[in-house]
Amino acid sequence: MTTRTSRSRRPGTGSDSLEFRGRQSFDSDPFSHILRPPPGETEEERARRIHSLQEAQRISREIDQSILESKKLYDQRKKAVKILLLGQSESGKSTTLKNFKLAFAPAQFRSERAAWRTIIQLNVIGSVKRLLDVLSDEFEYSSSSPPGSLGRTASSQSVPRPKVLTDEHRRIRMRLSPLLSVETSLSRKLFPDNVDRERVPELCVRAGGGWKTIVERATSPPGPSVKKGRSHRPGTSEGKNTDDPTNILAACRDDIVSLWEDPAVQAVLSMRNVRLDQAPGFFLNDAGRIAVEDYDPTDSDIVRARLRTYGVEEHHLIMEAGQTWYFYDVGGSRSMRPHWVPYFDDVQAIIFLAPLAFNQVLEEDPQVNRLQDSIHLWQEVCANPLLSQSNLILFLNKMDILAANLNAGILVRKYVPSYGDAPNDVPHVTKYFKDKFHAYQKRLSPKPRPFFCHETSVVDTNATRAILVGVQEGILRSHLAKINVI
Ligand SMILES: Nc1nc2c(ncn2[C@@H]2O[C@H](COP(=O)(O)OP(=O)(O)OP(=O)(O)O)[C@@H](O)[C@H]2O)c(=O)[nH]1
Ligand SMILES: [Mg+2]
Repeated sequence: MTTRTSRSRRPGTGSDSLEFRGRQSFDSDPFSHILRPPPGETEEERARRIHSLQEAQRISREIDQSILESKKLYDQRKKAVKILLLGQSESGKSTTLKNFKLAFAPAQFRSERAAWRTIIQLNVIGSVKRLLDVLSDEFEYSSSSPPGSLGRTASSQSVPRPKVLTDEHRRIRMRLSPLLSVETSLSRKLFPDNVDRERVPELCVRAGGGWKTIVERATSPPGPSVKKGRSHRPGTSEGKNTDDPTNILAACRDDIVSLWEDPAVQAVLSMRNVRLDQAPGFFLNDAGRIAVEDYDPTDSDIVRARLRTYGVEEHHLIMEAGQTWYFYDVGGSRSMRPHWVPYFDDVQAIIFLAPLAFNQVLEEDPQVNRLQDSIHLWQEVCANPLLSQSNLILFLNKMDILAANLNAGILVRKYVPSYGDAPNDVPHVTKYFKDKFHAYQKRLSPKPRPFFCHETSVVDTNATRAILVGVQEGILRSHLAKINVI
């Protein structure tokens, strides 16, 4: 500093201030000082200095480039279509997203096939586990009855019933037990770190695409360094990762099929009022096709696979037309809902999934009717000022299950007394609840907006594709209108 000051003063020239201003143009450039070679610099020092300068320039260019790219990405995202999928847990949000992928980004959908294969296998094992739990309860119950006596139902201790399970069922149960250990080991790797496995009985994974890599790593054969010099013997677990359920599942295939198809087992399920076929991720009717070594999932299998969403997942789909659409798929259980709010900003459309599950209760709170919970959630979404600019698209989902329930004679008025004596069929029941949703939207929206509603069964990929094409066009048109392109 001293040197610079003394050098900057030229004796005999005009005022200091003028001279200072003149020097400022040179000295105020911080680089000129840094770049100036130090006095007495050797050749070697000079080379080192120039090299580090070049390195600094390279890093600086890289930083500029990355800022530019982040800005581009930000602008791209700002202009892109953003869709939020909302609804209670198991309402069909992730399934709808898979349908979007299948319809508009099929290559991306199919690139995830290997990871979904493992999830489907885990879904099969999950159903077997639930089935074995029911059978264990039944064994325990019947063994507590006096020998040769009739058993009693779990729900009503006073109603006797015959013992239906035999020693062969016990043997099958033993033979199926290896399935449970492979499931425990694999799902432990997939579960988010902060989730208590005991409290979340269903398979769930870390948010983001990371789980697919974990699945692939956990189930792919050991690398050449591990298996060096050894060849894989087909039909053995050699050459397979021990976390890959394929071999064990294939070995258990016949037992799974015969257990599921056994009339005695079906009788126990029906006596205990257990509807495994209505549970998410149900594949036992397809176990014979899935529990084989060369199982390759169909598109429909992938769409039906169940994987609970934990947190909020961002997915971006490169649509066939080349635009990027962002989807936010949220976990729908009550504890997840506070995490939704940060994603409410700047979304073009909300697809709200509401199954007309009038006769079901929430898993996380069995005191609460599912349909009632959906209606409350809808009211909150309609009234939320942060969402007042977004289009709301209602999917009355799981229409296939509604039809099955009504066909089975389950009366809506038993669960929803206000339904009264109106006909207990799909058109009347649907219209009744659709009108309710419409009325709440009209009443609660901060400003008027159109009511879009579709009746869906999003496990039916063909029917869903036709609906999504219309939805996609509508969203795009409204988005383009908003950014003044049309
Ligand atoms: N039968 C039938 N099953 C459906 C339908 N829609 C979804 N499912 C099944 O219901 C289960 C739950 O669907 P998901 O899409 O995972 O539900 P979600 O809303 O993402 O649930 P969370 O991630 O827990 O919030 C899956 O096993 C689906 O296959 C439908 O329309 N009909
Ligand atoms: Mg989900």
